[in-house]
Amino acid sequence: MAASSVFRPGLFNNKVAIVTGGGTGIGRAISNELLELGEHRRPKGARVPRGAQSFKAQSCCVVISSRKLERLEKAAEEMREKIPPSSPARVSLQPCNIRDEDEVSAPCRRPVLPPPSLTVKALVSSVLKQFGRIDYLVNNGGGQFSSPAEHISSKGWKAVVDTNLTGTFHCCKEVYAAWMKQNGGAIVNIIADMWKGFPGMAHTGAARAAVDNLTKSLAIEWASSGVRVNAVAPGTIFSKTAMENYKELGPNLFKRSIPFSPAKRLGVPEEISSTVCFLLSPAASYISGATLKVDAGQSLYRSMWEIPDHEAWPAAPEGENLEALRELLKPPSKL
Ligand SMILES: CCCCCCCCC/C=C/C(=O)SCCNC(=O)CCNC(=O)[C@H](O)C(C)(C)COP(=O)(O)OP(=O)(O)OC[C@H]1O[C@@H](n2cnc3c(N)ncnc32)[C@H](O)[C@@H]1OP(=O)(O)O
Ligand SMILES: NC(=O)C1=CN([C@@H]2O[C@H](COP(=O)(O)OP(=O)(O)OC[C@H]3O[C@@H](n4cnc5c(N)ncnc54)[C@H](OP(=O)(O)O)[C@@H]3O)[C@@H](O)[C@H]2O)C=CC1
Repeated sequence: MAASSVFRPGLFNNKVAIVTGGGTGIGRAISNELLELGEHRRPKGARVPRGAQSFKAQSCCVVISSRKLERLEKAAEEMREKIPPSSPARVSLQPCNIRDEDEVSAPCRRPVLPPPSLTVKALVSSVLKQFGRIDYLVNNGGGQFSSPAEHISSKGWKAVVDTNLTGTFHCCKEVYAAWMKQNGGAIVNIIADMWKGFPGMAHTGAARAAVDNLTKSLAIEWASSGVRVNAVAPGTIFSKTAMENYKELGPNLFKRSIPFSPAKRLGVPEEISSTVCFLLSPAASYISGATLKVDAGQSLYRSMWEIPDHEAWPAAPEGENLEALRELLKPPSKL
């Protein structure tokens, strides 16, 4: 029997996708996968199938969007270099801060180069103007800093919640209102391994848990428009940009994470992008409101947060069970 005919080259043909944070790390891998530029998918030395000019012969249009223009330009340039001239695949970039919802200005009408940073509303309207449709939205843009909860300032809390929760909401709402309500589509939200809380990153844990719940609400509210909404919860995934976000703490943070993965290695962005693209694709046509953990079982395993030995816990109530426990814990008597 041939393998599934659903997951095949050309799957995202003529589709238009917005990938926030699409120029780096996981977002870059998702964009590559949608554009079918992922060399890792082709075994070394494998021949291009007969009838297709190449694995890259047909593909979709991917709009990568985040705050930093230079990063976007470099990423788009590198992706474009890999797209063969015969391919209809297109990558377009648009600076946007997902925290900014409203169309405070309409910069896409100004003939300026480089493109100005847009609000979410302006981003969506600019993509529709350019490509005429939005089939997929991947809410991948986001992040946080590490800090014990007691040291997170109100401004820092707000920055992380605004980015990861409110930014995701802005993008979902706008894409739905402007296109998917009438035309259907698929949305994937990237969250995190916050299933045991997220000590050391409480702000992002709270925001991502909220996005997990938002995913379920939207899956139901938007079902009648033919919109599927799912989430992916990655384990610890290594990329240079993810590491650099934590400055001098980064290398150690990622190295220290290795023993906490049942795989005893970190994941890489290409191990997340395949799941995201599966959820976007017709292969997942009956999946909505789901969160797929892509973490090698990390969420079922040990927490990285060390609890020092202490005697601060309230005492247990007196009684025969406590007596028996004290007996059990008594140091063995010397003979
Ligand atoms: C340990 C657990 C095991 C963890 C185990 C290891 C797991 C690793 C899992 C990895 C998960 C990933 O997501 S890796 C992906 C990482 N990538 C990213 O995070 C990229 C995006 N991140 C960001 O842009 C930033 O981190 C974020 C804070 C969200 C937004 O930054 P902005 O530039 O918009 O905002 P800023 O102006 O810098 O900061 C706003 C305020 O936030 C606070 N703030 C910002 N950085 C701060 C910092 N390093 N320490 C304290 N506070 C900080 C300050 O109050 C800032 O105000 P002022 O004081 O006035 O300046
Ligand atoms: N790596 C990991 O272990 C894990 C990552 N994740 C999440 O996966 C996603 C991708 O992370 P990863 O690729 O690893 O790390 P990166 O740091 O490479 O990616 C984060 C991306 O988000 C963009 N971004 C951040 N803030 C905004 C904003 N306000 N508006 C628009 N774009 C923004 C950044 O671009 P720019 O700075 O240009 O805005 C960047 O491209 C993030 O949400 C991350 O938190 C979740 C679990 C684990």
